[in-house]
Amino acid sequence: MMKQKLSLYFVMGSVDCTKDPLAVLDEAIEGGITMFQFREKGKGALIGVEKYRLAEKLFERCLAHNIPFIVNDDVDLALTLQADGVHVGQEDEAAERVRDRIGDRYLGVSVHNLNEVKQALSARADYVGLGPIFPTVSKEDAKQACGLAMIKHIRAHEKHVPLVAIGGITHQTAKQVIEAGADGIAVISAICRAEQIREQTKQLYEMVMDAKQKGGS
Ligand SMILES: Cc1ncc(COP(=O)(O)OP(=O)(O)O)c(N)n1
Ligand SMILES: Cc1ncsc1CCOP(=O)(O)O
Ligand SMILES: [Mg+2]
Repeated sequence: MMKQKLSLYFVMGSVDCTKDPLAVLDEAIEGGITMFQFREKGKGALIGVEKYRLAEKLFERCLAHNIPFIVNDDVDLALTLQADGVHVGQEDEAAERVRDRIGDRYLGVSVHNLNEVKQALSARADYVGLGPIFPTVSKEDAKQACGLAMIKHIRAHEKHVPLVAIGGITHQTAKQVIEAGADGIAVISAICRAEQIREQTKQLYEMVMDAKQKGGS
């Protein structure tokens, strides 16, 4: 079920890693991530065949561990790999069109407010990614942080939408994010910049699951 898969959603590309991305993903999987997004963008990002080869290897790892593999922005790549899904934002290919192209694969759409949530749902999104919740170091063109209040606002009006929160979420804030009404957290730096990726991922996973259980979701 989607809300379960969103619990600890790891977003990553080679640019985010200080060591081999495959090793980073392996440790994150051992730590308990529940979903993975390949987001190869930013200064120095791989392109063309190199991007494809990295995606293919990361996808293999996810397949072996039953972790849904989502491709950020690049619908063609997702279709070529037969990935589990695609994530698009407000400035990317239109969600309706992506849905028509990918059929039953997962469709995630970035949102910043309630209106965009409603539009994403009418485009038949499987989940929405709300953020940045807090200031982030991982996205150059990030919009202003919307805070926990926006999670609460959206949850008050859309009780059932699968919602993952993203942007600046750490061990310090994960619990509050779930308590505000998110079904999960999506993180880059909390995992990529961890000194001990497996252990810190496991801690994050436990915090999220504990907070979800207490909130009854
Ligand atoms: C889970 C999740 N939520 C939001 C985003 C941001 O998508 P977008 O606004 O299209 O920005 P880029 O990630 O493409 O720079 C995301 N990737 N994942
Ligand atoms: C991709 C994206 N979209 C909104 S914030 C963000 C970056 C999240 O990275 P971090 O967890 O390091 O703040
Ligand atoms: Mg995008």
